[in-house]
Amino acid sequence: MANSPVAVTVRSISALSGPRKTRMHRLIEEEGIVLMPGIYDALSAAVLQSLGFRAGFISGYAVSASRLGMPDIGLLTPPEMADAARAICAAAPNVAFIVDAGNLNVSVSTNTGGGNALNVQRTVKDIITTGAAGLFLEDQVWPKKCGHMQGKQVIPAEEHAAKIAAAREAIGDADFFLIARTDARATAGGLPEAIARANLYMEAGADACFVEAPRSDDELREVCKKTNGFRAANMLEGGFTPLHTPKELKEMGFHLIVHSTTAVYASARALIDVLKVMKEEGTSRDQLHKLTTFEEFNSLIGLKTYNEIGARYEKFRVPSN
Ligand SMILES: C[C@@](O)(CC(=O)O)C(=O)O
Ligand SMILES: [Mg+2]
Repeated sequence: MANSPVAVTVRSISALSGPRKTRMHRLIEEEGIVLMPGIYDALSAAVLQSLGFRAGFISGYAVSASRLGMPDIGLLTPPEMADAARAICAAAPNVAFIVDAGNLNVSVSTNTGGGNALNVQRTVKDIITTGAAGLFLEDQVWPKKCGHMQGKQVIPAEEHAAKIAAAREAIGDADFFLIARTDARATAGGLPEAIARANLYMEAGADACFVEAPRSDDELREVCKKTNGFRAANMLEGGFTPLHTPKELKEMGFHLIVHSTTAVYASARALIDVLKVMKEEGTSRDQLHKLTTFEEFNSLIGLKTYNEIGARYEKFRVPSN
């Protein structure tokens, strides 16, 4: 890679932009490993913030499910994801969110027609305006799939490296963190190919790499041993990768943890259980212990603050006759 066209482009971009220390770099420095539950709308973001999480992940899987009621197979569109990210960042301004731009049609191979480096740059600039702290870009052929589903394919490594370089250029000096994801573990090249790609994408200007769906603890350790820079892991319940605590993942050598499905699965479970009983009994009377209270919910979404601000201006209102 040292003298490849991608490397030359990346070096000229890095020379323009100086040393980087974003919000996410500082969080990694302070916390050692950053836990990012996957959320999907303003309410789930408000819950995250109320519990004191400092970072979160806007999951394509979960947004596709909550917004469209559709599976994570490339059906969510770029404006839908950007719109979700904007509402989420506004609802939880204390949380640093990483947006899953895997769903933003940016990894379209030129072989299959469609997106190029300019599309990547447009996506990056658009996501920066949502208030997010960073994004994931992945190397799947479009239409992409959830990383824990069968039948994935990846675009050529150099093509994706060039897109990472284009993303890096679009970020410039913005406080924005770029995570390069590879889905190559699922292809014929297996883990060695995924590790080589992660390192290539790091050289192309990513701040962190994410090898999607390692299949064992040995593979998780191998990723940490052989990739450079910051590393992300995805703890998807029911997926290929064994589940671990932050302490265990930190010991292996990871810096960022995404829990893409926990919140959306918890919500679905709660809704199924409560509404099933309601269907049978026609009332919520005996299930109140499973719900938030009226006060708790109103407080979660900031009613008191809105009322206080409203009251300050109430005196200026001209009564209607
Ligand atoms: C992380 C993920 O992309 C799911 C996956 O592909 O594993 C998401 O959308 O949450
Ligand atoms: Mg995704």
